[in-house]
Amino acid sequence: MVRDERQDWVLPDVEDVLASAVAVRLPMRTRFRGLTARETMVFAGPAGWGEFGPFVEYDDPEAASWLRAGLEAAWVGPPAAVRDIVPVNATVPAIPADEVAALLERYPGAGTAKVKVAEAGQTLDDDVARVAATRAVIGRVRIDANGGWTVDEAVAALRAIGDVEYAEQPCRTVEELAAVRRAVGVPIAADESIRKADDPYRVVAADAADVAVVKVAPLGGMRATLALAENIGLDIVVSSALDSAIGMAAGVAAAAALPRLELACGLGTGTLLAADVATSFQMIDGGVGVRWFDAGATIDTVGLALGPEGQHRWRERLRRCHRLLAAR
Ligand SMILES: O=C(O)CCC(=O)c1ccccc1C(=O)O
Ligand SMILES: [Mg+2]
Repeated sequence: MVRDERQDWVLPDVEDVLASAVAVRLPMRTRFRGLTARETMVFAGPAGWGEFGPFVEYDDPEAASWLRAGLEAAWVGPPAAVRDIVPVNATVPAIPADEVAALLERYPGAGTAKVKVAEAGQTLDDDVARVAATRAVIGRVRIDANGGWTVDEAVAALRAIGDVEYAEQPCRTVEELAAVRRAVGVPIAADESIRKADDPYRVVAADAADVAVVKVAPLGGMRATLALAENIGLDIVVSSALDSAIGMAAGVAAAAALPRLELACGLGTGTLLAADVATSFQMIDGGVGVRWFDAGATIDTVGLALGPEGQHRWRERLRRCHRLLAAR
């Protein structure tokens, strides 16, 4: 097994983290994951800027991994890159089909699109129409159901939707993923079954997936992600967690350091944000360039910083998560 090197660096003092920490609210251009704004926190350390952005509903044990990832970025910095461009997919939220073409204009040169499906309150017809509208612009389409289907619904939906590169998390459990995978000829990608699992390797033992979607923040950092990617033995897609440009830089750095990268990564969500703390990663020719925000980089939180209540709430959350990491 490849070690994730989590023993190789020491947690910085929490006061040193909080000294530069700012909680921000990034307005979104397009509703995604039920959100119209993304709250997150950013801070600087000797190696650059890091992000701590667990979704607001996450409890402290889950959020602590996100803090580890942010601290690794700011206190350790990126791993060595083997490429300077990372191919990225366009991300299509659960929008009406007639809005898809305009959205895809924000992803110049994209060779792959990922379409959200199985959104609560929508129908299979909505999904079929959204995928068809996407396919009309970008030939290679993957879908992400975020665990929203039963096995039977997934099988029926995949038949109705037709050819896709892969289906990401069609159902919630590993056993259901394996059942769908056996029932259809479509490759299956595991996302929540990896990043929210006690044992991410169970998808392999259960023959449940062809592709592993990995996210740096929930997995606890770039090096932890690289170790998981190597050990899991599946094709890898590094994705964002709707990060600011700072968290995105860590995702791009992890993708840039992977020895083998066959698939487009889900690191194009910067375009879903209407404002960011730094120039966001814009797609050029279907990819994004590797960039790092070192400690001296210009980070602009003017007009984005939360008020005193929000700063307090995020600082306390960071303190609690830091305490959990110190005890791990
Ligand atoms: O993979 C992408 O294209 C974008 C990232 C994405 O979909 C995502 C972003 C935030 C939270 C969850 C997810 C997800 O993959 O389910
Ligand atoms: Mg997903």
